[in-house]
Amino acid sequence: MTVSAIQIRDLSKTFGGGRSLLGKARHEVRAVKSVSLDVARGETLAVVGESGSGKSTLARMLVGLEAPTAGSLLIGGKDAGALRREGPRAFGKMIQYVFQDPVASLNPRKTIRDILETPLKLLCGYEAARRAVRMKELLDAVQMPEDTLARYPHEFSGGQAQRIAIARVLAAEAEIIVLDEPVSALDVSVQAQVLLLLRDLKTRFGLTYLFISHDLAVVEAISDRVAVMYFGEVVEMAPAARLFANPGHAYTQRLVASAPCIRRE
Ligand SMILES: Nc1ncnc2c1ncn2[C@@H]1O[C@H](COP(=O)(O)OP(=O)(O)OP(=O)(O)O)[C@@H](O)[C@H]1O
Repeated sequence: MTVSAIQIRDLSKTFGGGRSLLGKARHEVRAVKSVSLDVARGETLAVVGESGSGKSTLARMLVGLEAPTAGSLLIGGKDAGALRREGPRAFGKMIQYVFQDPVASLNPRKTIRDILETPLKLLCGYEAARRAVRMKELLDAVQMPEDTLARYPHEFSGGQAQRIAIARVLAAEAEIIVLDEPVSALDVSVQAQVLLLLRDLKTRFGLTYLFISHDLAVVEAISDRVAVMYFGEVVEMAPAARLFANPGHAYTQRLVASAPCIRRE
């Protein structure tokens, strides 16, 4: 049996609850409620839903930025918590995360050379000559020139910075990439270029994407399957073409109807 890239079972996250130091009841938010889903190797699964539906919390649990309240999470068939306890190297080589705001995700005090070199050194253990070759290959893969290396993040546009952030993620040589609204901070024309790049990289390097977005046009352009989140629950999951042509859940129907740019077959 093939092992899924990601296997999520009954995963939940509740924020708040309990009592404050002064004994006042704290407001409880059930951000993710018993979500179960699999992402196959080489697949792009998009998670869509309106603001507050729990998409980012789900993504953040996958990469260890939030601890689940309940449920299990396997990455490449291994328990995510156990993988993290093996250390940042074991975890970082399995799964990587692309943030929404590319410029903010790159350390402003470091050159792009420093930014790309860190994972090549710490996660891959490459020596200097190999790192130099890899950095050129990575910039080439994201279609950025070599002189990028000597420059700082603020010198780039949002689209260029997102390409650099993607190069940094590729440097880890992880097969699974969680992308949290990776194009929503970019202009529409730049969005299309970055989506094309992501599709090309996925095919070239055999990557698996879990792609978070609130934008159905973006999701239609990139995903194989779509999971729809509504108030912390996955209410529908289907191949992208089928979901857009024939949405089943009432919430999905509203979502698709309110996105005029979706091609309906
Ligand atoms: N650290 C936190 N503490 C308390 N509540 C939180 C925290 N993070 C998220 N939430 C709440 O959990 C719910 C889900 O938020 P989440 O950011 O996962 O949704 P989302 O679908 O990604 O929305 P958006 O696209 O606006 O980020 C929201 O009600 C949010 O206010």
